Amino acid sequence: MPHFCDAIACCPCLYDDETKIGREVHQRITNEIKKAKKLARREIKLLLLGTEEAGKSTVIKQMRIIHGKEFADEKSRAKWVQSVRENVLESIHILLRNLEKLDIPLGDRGNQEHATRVMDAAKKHYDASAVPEVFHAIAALWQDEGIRECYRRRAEFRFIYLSDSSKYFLDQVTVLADPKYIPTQQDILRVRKSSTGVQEYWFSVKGCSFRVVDVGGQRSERRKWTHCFEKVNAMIFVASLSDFDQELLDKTANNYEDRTVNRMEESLALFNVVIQDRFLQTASIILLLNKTDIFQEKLQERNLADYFPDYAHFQPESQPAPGPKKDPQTAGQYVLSKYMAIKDYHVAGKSASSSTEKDEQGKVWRPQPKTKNGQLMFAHFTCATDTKNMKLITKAVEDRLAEEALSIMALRV
Ligand SMILES: Nc1nc2c(ncn2[C@@H]2O[C@H](COP(=O)(O)OP(=O)(O)OP(=O)(O)O)[C@@H](O)[C@H]2O)c(=O)[nH]1
Ligand SMILES: [Mg+2]
Repeated sequence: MPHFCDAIACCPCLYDDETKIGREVHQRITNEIKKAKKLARREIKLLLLGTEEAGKSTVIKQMRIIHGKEFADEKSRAKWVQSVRENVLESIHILLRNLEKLDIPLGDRGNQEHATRVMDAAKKHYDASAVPEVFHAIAALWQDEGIRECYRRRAEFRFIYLSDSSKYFLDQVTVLADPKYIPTQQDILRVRKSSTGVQEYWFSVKGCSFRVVDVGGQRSERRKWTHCFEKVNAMIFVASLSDFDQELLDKTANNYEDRTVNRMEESLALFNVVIQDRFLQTASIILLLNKTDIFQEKLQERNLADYFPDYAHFQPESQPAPGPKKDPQTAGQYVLSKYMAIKDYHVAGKSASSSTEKDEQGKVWRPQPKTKNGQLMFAHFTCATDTKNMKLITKAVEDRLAEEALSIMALRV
């Protein structure tokens, strides 16, 4: 093979140093490319999917809090003031609209003026200068016996639902009206803001860089999802346990036909679709059965079997006899079994049953992982607004995925 200098037909000694430098540069670039490739392999792409309001963005907010970069300083939290106040205004507006629908009179007729003030404000864009006056009206209305009655009967609302955080914010309405108000981390976790488009966040754990992708769960948003399915290492499917008694509010429907879909059925149907997607066939699946707090509350007032009749005959494998129907653990196991049945259906030769185990706190259930082309599935019961609970879950999820990624890398090296 001709020497580099021979090739350009000149004296080798003249170019010896340059050859050396050239080789070094070449080596350095090669090493950097290798390093970049290694890093790219180390990146773990986590995709969060689920129906609207399931809690996807809240899970990501928790990851951002847990990794210590977000919402720690007042300046970053101050950016959420408007969103918090808009949530409060929207909540009282929804209560006033349902007050009318359910034909409940205001407890104090004098509050009619406040109701008109609030209805007017809700029709306009957010106006910071109007906050003191509007929030004074909201505070008066939230104490009104008619509004309280309407809130108690919120299970009767149809299509115009209160956000799960309504009471949390309305209970502190005077604090939120204060011009010096700065949201706390918990306030930010409670904010309801529908996601649109695709948002990405990064953080690193155990030398692995995590790319977390958040999408909007509304039907109109789902057509944007397929662009994010490539090279996903793990799909986190967030399902709201508390959806069982609600019907789908489909703002995109031109007719009212779609509007009677039960929201839990919608989530199960969506899970059934995404689990079969060819791009997600090798991704680990993490199912988060979320909103355990609201689920527990609702089960005291509503009967799950009224919405899912087969619950009346449900008996978890771990229980010798059917458990009390209001018991959140039995009801949670039932919902989990619905998702597991879908997963098992797509795993050749598996029956629709799945064994589960509790963690040391008795709060998290981990079904035995099922494999299909190396695909794993884990499930956790979560309360996404509870940082302590989410710390445990995210650590378990991230450690497992980081270990998986590192062992794959070790095989490749
Ligand atoms: N009480 C309670 N509220 C929750 C929980 N998880 C989420 N929320 C609240 O539910 C609302 C909706 O949560 P998001 O995280 O915005 O839901 P999402 O899945 O991102 O919704 P889209 O962006 O529309 O797809 C927010 O007000 C959250 O604070 C939970 O476990 N318990
Ligand atoms: Mg969201």
